[in-house]
Amino acid sequence: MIKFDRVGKRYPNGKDALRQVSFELPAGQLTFLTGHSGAGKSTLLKLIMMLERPTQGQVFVEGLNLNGIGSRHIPFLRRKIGMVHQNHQLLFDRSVFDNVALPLVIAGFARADIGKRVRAALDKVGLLDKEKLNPIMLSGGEQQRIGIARAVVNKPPLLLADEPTGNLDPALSAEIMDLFHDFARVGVAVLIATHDLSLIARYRHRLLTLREGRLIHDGEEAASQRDQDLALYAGVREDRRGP
Ligand SMILES: Nc1ncnc2c1ncn2[C@@H]1O[C@H](COP(=O)(O)OP(=O)(O)OP(=O)(O)O)[C@@H](O)[C@H]1O
Repeated sequence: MIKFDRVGKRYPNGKDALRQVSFELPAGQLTFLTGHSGAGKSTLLKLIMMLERPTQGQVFVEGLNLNGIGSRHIPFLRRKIGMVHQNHQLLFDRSVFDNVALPLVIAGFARADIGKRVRAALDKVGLLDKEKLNPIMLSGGEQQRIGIARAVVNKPPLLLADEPTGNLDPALSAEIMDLFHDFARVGVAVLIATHDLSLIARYRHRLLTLREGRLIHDGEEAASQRDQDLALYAGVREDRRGP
């Protein structure tokens, strides 16, 4: 569960990246987060991960008020959160197995336990037979699945993804979305930040839309409102593309 209660983030240079943002993500729900470049999506994810702190309001993760968490306890919070990055952030001098094992090694799990959990995660994403390979030998879609296995190996209740289908074709994007659906089905709260309008349109999930730091839309329904918001957002993208 994630809850934002009137959250604002002003960076030291005076930039208000988020203003009065409130929403709640329950367990078992898959939600898209979108908005133009600079709208505040990364800032929102950083507040959940405690890579930044809010300058107003409160963020709750699994019932914990993050304002009350000191830096010493941040690693414990991060164990509750799996993070999938667009560029995978894999270690190319290590095997697939070692990449997925990394969060467990850092958390101090016993070796036998690590083997069991890593293989379960690799099985989930269909890469069990590739554990000994170097990620460089795998396709872009497979590398993204390594990133997902690493994000979920610790069985976190929350899964955040930043442009997880950014470099993938529609068929591979659909495979990645199937995995996210599987996690949501077993109770994980999944938040996917994306610019990919076709992805958002294809899956009618709840959609949070940011514009200049404000949450201007929150819903899964209201197709007309949603389509207006998407058109608006697409318009902003066109504008930004320039001459
Ligand atoms: N560390 C920082 N210091 C100052 N301003 C920042 C900082 N990080 C982000 N910003 C500004 O805050 C605003 C929101 O940035 P953010 O990266 O959250 O947007 P975004 O929606 O993730 O954009 P993109 O889709 O391009 O990644 C932008 O105007 C950005 O320039």
